[in-house]
Amino acid sequence: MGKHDKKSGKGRLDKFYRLAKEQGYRARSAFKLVHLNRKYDLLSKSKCTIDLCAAPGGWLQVAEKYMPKGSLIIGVDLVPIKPLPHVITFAADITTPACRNELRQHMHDWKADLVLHDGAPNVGAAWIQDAFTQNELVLQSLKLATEFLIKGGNFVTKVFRSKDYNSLMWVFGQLFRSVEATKPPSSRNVSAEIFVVCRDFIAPKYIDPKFLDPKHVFKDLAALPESITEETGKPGIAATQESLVSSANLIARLAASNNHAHANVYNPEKKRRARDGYEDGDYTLFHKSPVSAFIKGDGVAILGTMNEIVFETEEEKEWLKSRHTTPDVLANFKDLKVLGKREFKELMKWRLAIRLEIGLDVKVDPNAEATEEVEVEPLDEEEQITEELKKLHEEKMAKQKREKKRKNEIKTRTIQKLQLGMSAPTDLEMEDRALAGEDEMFDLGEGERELRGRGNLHDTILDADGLSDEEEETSAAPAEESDDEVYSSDEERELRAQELEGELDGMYDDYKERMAERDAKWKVKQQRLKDGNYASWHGINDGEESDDGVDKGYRDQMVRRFPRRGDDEEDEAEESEDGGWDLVAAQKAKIGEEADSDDSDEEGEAGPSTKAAKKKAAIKIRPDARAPQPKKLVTTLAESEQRAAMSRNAQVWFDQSVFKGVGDMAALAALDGDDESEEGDDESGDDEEDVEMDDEDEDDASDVDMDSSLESTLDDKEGEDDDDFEIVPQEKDEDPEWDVEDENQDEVLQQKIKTKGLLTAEAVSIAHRLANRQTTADKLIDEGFNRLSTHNKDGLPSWFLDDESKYYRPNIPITKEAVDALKERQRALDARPIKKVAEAKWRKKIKAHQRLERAKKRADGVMETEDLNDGEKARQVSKLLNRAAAGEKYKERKVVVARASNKGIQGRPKGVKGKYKMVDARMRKEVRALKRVKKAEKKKRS
Ligand SMILES: C[S@@+](CC[C@H](N)C(=O)[O-])C[C@H]1O[C@@H](n2cnc3c(N)ncnc32)[C@H](O)[C@@H]1O
Repeated sequence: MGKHDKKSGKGRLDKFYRLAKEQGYRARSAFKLVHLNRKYDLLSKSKCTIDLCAAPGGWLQVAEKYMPKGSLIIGVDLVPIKPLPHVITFAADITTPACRNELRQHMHDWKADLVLHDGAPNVGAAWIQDAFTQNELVLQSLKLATEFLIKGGNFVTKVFRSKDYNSLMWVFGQLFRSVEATKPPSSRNVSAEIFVVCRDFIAPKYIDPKFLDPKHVFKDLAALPESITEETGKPGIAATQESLVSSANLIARLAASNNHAHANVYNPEKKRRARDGYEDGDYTLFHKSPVSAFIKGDGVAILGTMNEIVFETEEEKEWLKSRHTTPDVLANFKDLKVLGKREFKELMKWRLAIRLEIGLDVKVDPNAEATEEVEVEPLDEEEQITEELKKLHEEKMAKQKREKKRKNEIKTRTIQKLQLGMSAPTDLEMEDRALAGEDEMFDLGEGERELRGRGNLHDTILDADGLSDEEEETSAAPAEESDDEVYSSDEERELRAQELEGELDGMYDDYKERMAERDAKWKVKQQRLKDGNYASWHGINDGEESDDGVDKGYRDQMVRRFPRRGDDEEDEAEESEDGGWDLVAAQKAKIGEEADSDDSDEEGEAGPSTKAAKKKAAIKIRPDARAPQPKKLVTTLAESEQRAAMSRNAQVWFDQSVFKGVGDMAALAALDGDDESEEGDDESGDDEEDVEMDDEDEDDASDVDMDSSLESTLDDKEGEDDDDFEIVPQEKDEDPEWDVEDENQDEVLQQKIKTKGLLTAEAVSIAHRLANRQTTADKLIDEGFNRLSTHNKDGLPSWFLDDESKYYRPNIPITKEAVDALKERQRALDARPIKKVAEAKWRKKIKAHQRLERAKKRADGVMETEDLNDGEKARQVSKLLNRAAAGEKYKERKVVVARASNKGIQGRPKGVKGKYKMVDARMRKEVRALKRVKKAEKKKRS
């Protein structure tokens, strides 16, 4: 046996072995008494205990521990017992009168409350344990017990279950009122020992010696085969050989209990001994079997019943030379009782190998056997088809199962991620792949296969809520990829990539749809987000005019920047949801202040640090070219035609919003690379100078319009350049991000800027900088050029672009002056009366004028009257004019609530003079409700 450790193999180092060591007991058997005492409470009541066969003294230790202090404890054994405190020990054979005498000496006239007997005859190293000797020992101990026990005392003895067990029990029953056989937990299951606890000794005055005579108690001992009784007396080789001869008979008898043996071999852990005692004629506990019996006979029965298998004969010794006879096999044969299932199997394998060697068994080719045995009838066509279909169906089912399993795994991860708020489809996709252990994340084929395998993410996310428990139960089928494909060529990979992109786009569209369904404001928010990114740069918010004639976009912008008390709370909430734009603006205003102070410093000192600061501020001015189609300030040329002349990169470059309106110049620059020659007599030949000149022209304008200045500059150039090159028409770019679809839109916006001025702090800041010559149009153009602005968006997925527009926002610095200017404008707007009030005032004026006209006419009539003298005429005219100037007095209409005495009456209510109106409480509520509804509808429309 491979792990052949004598101690652990036999299970000696078990729990009780360790416990005994820990607690200082001399033998693990001490726990047997501990358990018996726990069950029957034997020791606490005993003042005098005799332990027969007590070495090495474990039980004595327990007795000393649990018995009352000062109790008399005597231990006797064949072998001397090391001294123990409070315990008397001596060495003697308990079957001898000498032992009895010595006991008497130690007992004086005392009687024992308890007699213990844990004796086991140990006859030499041959391990032959004779049951008869054991039972004889038991009877001997009983004899001593009857001699020394007090009436009512207890006797505990160990017996081995055998044929004589019942006889013993009968004898015990005659002497004790209570006799119980028990096996304490510390007694190993493999041991045939059992403990009999005899309580309440009757203490008869006379006991027939036959009761305690083994010859009488175990009557049929005489019938025992002679050889067995002789065997005990003749240990050694001769005895062993006789034993081997008789083992054939024994095996035959044991074979009767073959099932039990089989259970012993193949379920050694579960084996339970049938404690039916010794087999007839077999009174030994240790059995040997020749190996030939094991090989030629019932191997299992031998393994289950024997203790050892030996190689004795010449033939058997030959088998020792076999290559199958390993040291492990030999070690296992030495002690079969300690073997486990694995070792038994090994031995059975060895048996088979030897049987093959000696020709007892013939190796049979299993395939040949199968072909011989199985008659294969050819399938007809229909059956073949059915078979094929069945196979296909099974394959399909297996594949579905695999897919479902993978889906479920992903679903679980998705749910976790959703719970963690990691709901962005990109995140999920990437991490799912990583979790799935896909090393080659960018292997398109792999990704495609994975997608196919698990269905798309959209489905997965839906499944996260929709799968039933039943569906979740999946088989543990291996996740093989049956449809592994290798994409050989780059083209194929490209195609796959496109397909994947398409799928992702589709998923993203679904995601957007779901978001829109879930949140009605989502679309609006998205749109506002997009617009917001550009409004600030372009200086205008597209919107209808409100009642008071103010552009709504502008008003929104101002409300966002400078919120007033009473502004709609909802709006504020929305703004904060959108990322706290006003906060950003406030921050920017702060930065603007700092930048401004830098600027002012710069004017004074123009030191290197301030220059750096200026540069830094200037660098920040960059349009977000990555976001969706910006609204341009000016578009004057047929850009599609110009684009034809440009390379793709040039188109991308000049499609930046900052170039709008400078298309021809840009085109020239791109094509000719020499605009200086076009400048003709211009001394400086510097663009910057040109722009500055233009800026000067614009200085007087109330609103500084950078683009219009550029436009005028470029319009001039256009005139010059038109003849120099021909623009080749090109197909319209299909990408709306980069295409100007509605040229009029720009003109409309331009018009708006002209009438209403620049409406964002960013645009005003840029305008201020241009006006103050802190920057030039060219510089702005340069600053607008960056990695992102020229990045080719062709083929980029919409979810990516959306993400970019969401998180990448242009950071255009604003100045304090710009913010102040806008604030001032806002204040002026706030101070302006609203339209209705102005109209009412106007109506009032007109009415007053009309009254005056009427009064004048009447005054003329008065003057023409001849009957009146001059004084009277003057008085009447003055009266008319005064009345006209005073106007009609507003006659207040009294509101009478129709309740109490006024309820249900017809005609004028009592005590009411002048104009009146009957109302009731309901009416007031209804009128107010109507007003509310109207207001809400109006708001919705806006
Ligand atoms: C299992 S041991 C007893 C262990 C003991 N109960 C303890 O806890 O340490 C059995 C003992 O019986 C003893 N024995 C066997 N035959 C005996 C006899 N005829 N007289 C005295 N002792 C005997 C053996 O020497 C052996 O020490």
